[in-house]
Amino acid sequence: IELVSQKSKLHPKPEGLTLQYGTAGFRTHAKHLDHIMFRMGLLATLRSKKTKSTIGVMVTASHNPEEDNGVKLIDPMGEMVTAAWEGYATQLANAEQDSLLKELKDIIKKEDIDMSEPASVYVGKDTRPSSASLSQAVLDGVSSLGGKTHDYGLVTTPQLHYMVCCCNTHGCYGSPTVEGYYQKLSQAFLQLTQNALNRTDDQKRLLVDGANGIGALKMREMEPFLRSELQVVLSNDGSSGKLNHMCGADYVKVQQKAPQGMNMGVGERCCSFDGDADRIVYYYTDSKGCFHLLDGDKIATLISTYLKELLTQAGLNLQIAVVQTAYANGSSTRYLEDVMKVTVCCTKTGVKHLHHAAQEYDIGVYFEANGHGTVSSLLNNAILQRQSPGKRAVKLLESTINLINQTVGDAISDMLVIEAVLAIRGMSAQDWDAIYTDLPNRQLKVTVCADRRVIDTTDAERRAVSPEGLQDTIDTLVKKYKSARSFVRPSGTEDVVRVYAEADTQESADSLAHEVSLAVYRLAGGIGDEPKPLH
Ligand SMILES: CC(=O)N[C@H]1[C@@H](OP(=O)(O)O)O[C@H](CO)[C@@H](O)[C@@H]1O
Ligand SMILES: [Mg+2]
Repeated sequence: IELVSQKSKLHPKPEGLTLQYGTAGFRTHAKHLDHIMFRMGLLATLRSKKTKSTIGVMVTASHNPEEDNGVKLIDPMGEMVTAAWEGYATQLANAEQDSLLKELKDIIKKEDIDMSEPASVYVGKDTRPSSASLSQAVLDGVSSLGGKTHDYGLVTTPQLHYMVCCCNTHGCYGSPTVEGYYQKLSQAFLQLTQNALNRTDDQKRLLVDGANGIGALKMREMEPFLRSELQVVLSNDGSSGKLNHMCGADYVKVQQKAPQGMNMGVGERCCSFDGDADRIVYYYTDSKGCFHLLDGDKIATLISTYLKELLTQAGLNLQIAVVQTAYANGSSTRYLEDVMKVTVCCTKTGVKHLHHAAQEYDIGVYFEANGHGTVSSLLNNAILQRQSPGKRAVKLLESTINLINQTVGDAISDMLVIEAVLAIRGMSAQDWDAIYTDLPNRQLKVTVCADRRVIDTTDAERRAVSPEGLQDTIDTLVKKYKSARSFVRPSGTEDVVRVYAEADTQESADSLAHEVSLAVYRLAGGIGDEPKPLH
């Protein structure tokens, strides 16, 4: 503890700065983060002592601009850190320099941590220029409390989650090396694609937008392991462009257009990673030059339909569910419930909520509409071995489960699962897109002058309970349109209120979104000019 007091002076907190551990950790301009990193090194060490396990610390700001950075903590099974410790993270991050030790001791006492326990922390970072010195600050924090570190250097966020899980399950999940990750995933992928006969080189070709980030680097490393069964054409590989600038999964989803720097042929399958490669979206352009997005909802539909079929063929009576948020396109929900007869459940925004809900089912497929998600499953080799192990469906299930990174959404793993499913089913991007047709939709933002949390919601954020009259107004507006739905909620990562609307035509969705924005502006105290119609 005495060493902490000395070392922390090398990572001073700027006075007056307060930050919150948000939906996905701390995130802001990199210049404000040195003390946060040191302190998260301290907290991870405490968490490690408390859980008697290895903890992960990932330095990244995902899809944010290159100047930003951030940090996420990873719990023993590779999941995001538990809510109570998010609170400690905020407490420690905002302690003034002279009360840091006091806050630290407070956490030790509250959690009854035995400081003589050893500690082990895995650290990783993305490709941002600021990540090198910031991850050094994390390592400093850990060593000043006597913890052991393993610095993985440049890795994707989901790779670090995987390492932590491998370490704490003593190799049951795989070996905790980047090489081990490539081997496990590529082996499963090659086994699966053996079931897809007569694939042409065209079918094996996939255009990948690496967002000029870590995903591009890791895709290059992994390529040889895939033995040309997947032929990746990589763009935005970081050699010239700026991270996330005019590219990446978030850009493509929000702008509903292709990233810059990608040479897309008609009908060719394309995908974009985000800045730390935990999100993915697919897309293609048709012969008329129209852009078609295959987002998280389409991914969840493809994967859950495939898994459901395999379970039936394997004779396994397991419950499968899809977990979505309010942002899921209404068509996807209807298709899953009415046509596929799959249980669908809706949670609040933020992957940790989806992850927990998914764990309630034997197999839970969860994706946010923006492409962040994965599958959690109770299926293991023991269960599968009891089902005539030679059966094709059982083998496919086994390889599929091995291909999925169950700890967290993983662009590379999701991509390989999708590629394998499309290959096995002989489907093109167009076939996949045709499973159901998205309802036209629009997302808008409104800035309000007071705390944006004047908007309080219920029913997995689908209904507003305050300010008074807002929900009634939304209900009245929605009734004016066909197949319409709309909701509002305060963002957990930006200082805005988000508005979502969908309806039978793009004009209606745009007009409904605009009318609801106006209602928010008027009833929740918007600042600046009134929202203008989109057309
Ligand atoms: C509508 C939307 O895409 N919201 C995103 C965004 O959260 P907000 O709370 O909406 O700002 O960032 C989260 C973290 O990356 C992600 O989990 C979530 O899906
Ligand atoms: Mg991300």
